[in-house]
Amino acid sequence: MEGLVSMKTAPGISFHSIPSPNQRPNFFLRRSSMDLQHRRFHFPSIRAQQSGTIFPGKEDEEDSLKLREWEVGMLQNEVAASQGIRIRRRPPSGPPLHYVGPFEFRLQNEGNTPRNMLEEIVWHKDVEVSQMKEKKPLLSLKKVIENAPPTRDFVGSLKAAHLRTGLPGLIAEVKKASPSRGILRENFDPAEIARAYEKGGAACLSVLTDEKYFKGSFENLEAIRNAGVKCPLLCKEFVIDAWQIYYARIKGADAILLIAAVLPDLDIRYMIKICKMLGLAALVEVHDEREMDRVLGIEGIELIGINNRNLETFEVDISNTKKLLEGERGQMIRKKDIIVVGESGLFTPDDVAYVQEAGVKAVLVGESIVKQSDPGKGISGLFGKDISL
Ligand SMILES: O=P(O)(O)OC[C@@H](O)[C@@H](O)c1c[nH]c2ccccc12
Repeated sequence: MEGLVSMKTAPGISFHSIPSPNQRPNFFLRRSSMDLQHRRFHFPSIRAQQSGTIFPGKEDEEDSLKLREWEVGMLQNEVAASQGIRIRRRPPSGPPLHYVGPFEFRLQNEGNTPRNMLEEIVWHKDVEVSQMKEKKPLLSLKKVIENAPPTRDFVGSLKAAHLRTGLPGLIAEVKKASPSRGILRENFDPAEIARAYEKGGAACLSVLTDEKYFKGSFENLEAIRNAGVKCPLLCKEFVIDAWQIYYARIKGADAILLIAAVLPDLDIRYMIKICKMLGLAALVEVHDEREMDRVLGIEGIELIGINNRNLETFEVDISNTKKLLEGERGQMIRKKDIIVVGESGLFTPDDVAYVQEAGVKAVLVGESIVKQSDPGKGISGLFGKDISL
């Protein structure tokens, strides 16, 4: 009875120990919906028994919806694990409490805490997105998109900057804080920073929209979009649900980020199709060989970001960019004409030269430029020369 803390059973019904999905994941995951229907047919809920009926009411339907959501979440974890993704999309927990038919049981809170910061962010995002979706259903977003202004060419702008300067095109990040570095800039006016970046020669801008961990917001994205800057904008968000892509589009994004450490291949494929439909570019982020190989197997990818920061451990190592571009991987990238973006931990002209030598045609930089009193001048410092027109 490990994992089972308390239980009550309806009189006359015995049952076997229910292991927590954490201990024996497949026990729950392999159950088909037929099994579940069978269980519900034989074990009407206590509520139903008390009210003298076995016909499902509205609450039963809600329960059933909750159960489906839980099952989908568990299935997503399983698919992800099979692709070497360590990030679990949802906390492993038992099925919703109403779902135990005549039993009431509670599972110990074992393993229900996130294993690292990325996992914590993703679990929090899952709750946040379901709340936002309730307020703004997809259909209403689609209506707004019908009348939205066109997107700007994110990839084209990076290519043009690279051609113009001979240096990697810069995606300059509007970032107030991060879990690993704390507050980067106290006096934070997103529109002002964006204008300074554009003036300093940035090809594109990246705007953090996560509130809890990065102190960003969709208001910042909108404010920058409305501030008259022409640079295409990347919505820097932890995307776990296609709904977020539509939302980013109406808030003024021209590109979104997809993190391979979080998303299984099928999600990436599907989300890339949605991006194409909405006129958005997708920056697909990898941080190790396995993720790079997965992403290289997906059709239609134009932009790959190599993150030098491991989002699970926060360790930064710019030689990661070089390592992932060596040999056959580099060849394949050139053959497919994919633009690689070197991301994180770039501070000096030597750092930029090092990743350019490794094969990147663009860089994504936050900390080193956002911290400067004039972030535009920060760009000249980063490249060792003025790259504005
Ligand atoms: O501030 P830096 O070290 O220059 O890094 C910028 C950018 O690469 C980093 O913010 C980043 C890369 N991938 C992410 C995913 C989520 C949040 C943030 C990021």
